[in-house]
Parts: sequence; structure tokens; C-alpha cells
Amino acid sequence: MVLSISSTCTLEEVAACCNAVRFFQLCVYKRRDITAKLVQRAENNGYKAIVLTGDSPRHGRREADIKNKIIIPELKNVEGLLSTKIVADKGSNLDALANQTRDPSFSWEDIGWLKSITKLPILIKGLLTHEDALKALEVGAAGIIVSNHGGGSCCWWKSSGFPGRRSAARNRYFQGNGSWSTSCPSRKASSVWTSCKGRKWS
Ligand SMILES: Cc1cc2nc3c(=O)[nH]c(=O)nc-3n(C[C@H](O)[C@H](O)[C@H](O)COP(=O)(O)O)c2cc1C
Repeated sequence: MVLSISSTCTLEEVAACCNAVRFFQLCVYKRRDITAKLVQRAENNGYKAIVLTGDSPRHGRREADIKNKIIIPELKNVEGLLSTKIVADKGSNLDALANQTRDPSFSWEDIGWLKSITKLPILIKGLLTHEDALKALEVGAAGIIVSNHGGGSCCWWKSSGFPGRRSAARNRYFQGNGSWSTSCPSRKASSVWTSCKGRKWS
């Protein structure tokens, strides 16, 4: 199983009651020391790999969450490390927290840093293109998980870049063939159409 960094039980609690092969899903915080602590805790508690979510250093424009003014539950893994008491006066508390705490500048080069702080293999989640898969292997990932985060998050990756390089293009994600589309799942159909047009399916 892959345990989310945002789980409502700590990674230690899950380790204590679950004999399955466990991986730990990681989002990189601006506070690298906190990220490093979490990775260390996962390693010390028998997690077998780090699943780095690479497609959401910033949140997509999740319109249902904004409309419903979503409030996130307590994030047990960061209790005492990171304040999650963020008040979004309008819209989504989840977006506000993610955008305030996560590191949008995390880049391909930073995989080296992640590798330097753990012996665990690193799987990168959220890749969509052949180029990104090759790049992931080049920077030392042990594997990839193909995903667009269900269309509900930004994909800030680009074949030759990585997240955060396109701050001007907030709330959009980059399709492998070069077309842009909004990150709203309800508009996914039109984005799929956009991305199919002109693509060579060889
Ligand atoms: C309620 C919910 C919570 C999620 N939490 C996380 C998370 O903490 N970390 C993460 O990387 N992805 C998270 N995701 C995204 C899923 O892992 C997955 O990428 C998404 O459901 C799309 O499925 P796919 O990756 O198979 O295309 C979450 C999805 C949902 C619906």
C-alpha cells in the first residue's frame, strides 16, 4: 500500500498495524527539514519506497472544493512540525494550505537531494510523457507512476523542466504534446480533445 503524507493516522501508527509492503507518498514542503524528517521516519518504520508526487507542488483549481469551502482534516504526519491552521477566508482551505506549504520550485535536480537523504528507492508519481519517464530514470528514480492526478490537480511538469517553472500559467497543466488545458476535471473531455488533435500516435 501507499500511505499518503496527508493521512489522518501517523505513518508510525499505520506501520504498527499493517504487515503489507508499505510505500510512503511524499509531497515536498518548502521546509526541507520537515520533508527530510518525514522521509527518515518512513525509512525507520519499514516503508520500502518513497512515492514522490511530482504533479502537485501547487494545487489545481478544484472548483468543487472552492465552492464547498472544503476544510481539511488534521494532517497527523506533520503534527508538531508544520502549522496546518490556515484560514482561507474564501474558497478552499486545502488549496490555501497546499499552496502555502509546498515547494513549487522542486525540480528534477532536487531528486539528487532526495536521494542523498534516504536509501529508499524513489518512485515518481504523476508523469504523463515518454520524455518525463526517461528524465526520471536519468535523475535516478527507481520507477514511475503514470497519473494525471485524476485531472483535479495541476501538472506542473514539463518534459524539459519540472514544476514551478510556469508560475504564469497557474491552474493549467501541460499536456505531453504541447497543448495547455485547465485542471478542472469537468473540462477534461475538451482537454483530451485538444491534446488528441495533431498528435502522432506512432
Ligand atoms: C480523496 C483523494 C485523496 C487523494 N490524496 C492524494 C495524496 O495524498 N497524494 C497523492 O499523491 N495523490 C492523492 N490523490 C490522487 C490519487 O492518488 C490519484 O492520482 C487519482 O485518484 C487519480 O488516479 P490515477 O493516478 O490512477 O489516474 C487523492 C485522490 C483522492 C480522490
